[in-house]
Amino acid sequence: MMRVGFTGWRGMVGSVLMQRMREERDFDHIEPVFFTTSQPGGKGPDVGREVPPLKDARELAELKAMDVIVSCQGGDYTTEIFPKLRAEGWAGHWIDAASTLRMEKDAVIILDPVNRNVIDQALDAGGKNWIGGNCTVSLMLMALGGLFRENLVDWATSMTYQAASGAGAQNMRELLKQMGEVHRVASDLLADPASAILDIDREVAGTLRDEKLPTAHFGVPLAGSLIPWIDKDLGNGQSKEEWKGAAETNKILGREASPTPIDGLCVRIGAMRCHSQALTLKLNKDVPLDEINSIIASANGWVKVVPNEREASMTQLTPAAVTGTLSVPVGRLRKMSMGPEYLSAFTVGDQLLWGAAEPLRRMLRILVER
Ligand SMILES: NC(=O)C1=CN([C@@H]2O[C@H](COP(=O)(O)OP(=O)(O)OC[C@H]3O[C@@H](n4cnc5c(N)ncnc54)[C@H](OP(=O)(O)O)[C@@H]3O)[C@@H](O)[C@H]2O)C=CC1
Ligand SMILES: N[C@@H](CC(=O)OP(=O)(O)O)C(=O)O
Repeated sequence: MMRVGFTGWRGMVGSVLMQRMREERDFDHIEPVFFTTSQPGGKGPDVGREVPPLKDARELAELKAMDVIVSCQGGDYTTEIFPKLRAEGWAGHWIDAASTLRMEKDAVIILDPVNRNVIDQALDAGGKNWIGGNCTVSLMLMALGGLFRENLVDWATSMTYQAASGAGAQNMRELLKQMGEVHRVASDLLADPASAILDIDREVAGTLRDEKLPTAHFGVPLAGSLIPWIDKDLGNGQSKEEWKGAAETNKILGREASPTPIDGLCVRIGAMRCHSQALTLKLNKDVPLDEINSIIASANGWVKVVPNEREASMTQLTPAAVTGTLSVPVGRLRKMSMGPEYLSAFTVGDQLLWGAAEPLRRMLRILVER
């Protein structure tokens, strides 16, 4: 059995990974060893059998004994540990949730329902570095991969509605604290059916602008508002999250030599863990809508085409409907008024599942079954 080391397993992405691995009985097929940066000697997670005490995630000798290391520890850890391990000649497989190594030449961005061919080619060529993609990109490709597979996309633009979880666990907590505060200041007025809505609104607006509102993690209010910038400022008007759209999509698809233009605008909204995105796709020909629906629906086992109707969209195409599931609904599919090649689409996905943990879990399974 492969010895598989896990670091970052108790974080947000790591916990979702553990949960999915338990559900799929992945631990039956490996010998798991759990590492920590903070509690060596402590107790590992419940995986349905005895596991050794936690090992020190900075102890290279222990790490080097692993056939595979799965890291959900974060980019700083990868930057610190990965080069040392390779420099010492460790030739095991490195599976990582952090973005650090994604664009490296010898790394594959893993999303096997979309790019199993790219993964297999790299495996045949002796590839060892397997990196999970950006959540927004992975979710877009899980939804619309069929159109890319059929080479129908001239260009695409994506306007995102990204959940708090993408910024981390503390940010999810802060969003809820802000929501609580907003409700608290309005609660007396809300309880009185005769109160004026503009009085309620004034209280809420005052609280959102009050420096006492908890904003240590987001920097600004998110509850009752939104944040039209995610990740670093690249200095050219584009955020790093927006840059990843084209860079990572084309790398995932193995099309870096003739990339498809993809760009958009990434926005944080007050959802908990589901990212949504509205896309405009310019197709390279006029494909009938029913054909488009079946190309999209047949691309993988998780994408689900939602009829472009009010009731279906309101009930099936929302973070509330999708959260905690592997389903990737895509709807609002219609030809736009600009012409028959212009397609609109809206998709939602859980950014901790397909957006983070699930591609890592499946890559480990690919290695185990090879
Ligand atoms: N958040 C997201 O949506 C996504 C994140 N990623 C990447 O995954 C990596 C991990 O992200 P994420 O899971 O959000 O990170 P977390 O901050 O939730 O967890 C990372 C590590 O922090 C340590 N830690 C310290 N305090 C706590 C605590 N109170 N509860 C749990 N863990 C704690 C743990 O390590 P230890 O046990 O060693 O102390 C833990 O494994 C990052 O590189 C990120 O870029 C990728 C895709 C999406
Ligand atoms: N940046 C994403 C989350 C994330 O972790 O992305 P990446 O893995 O590309 O750093 C978001 O904020 O929603």
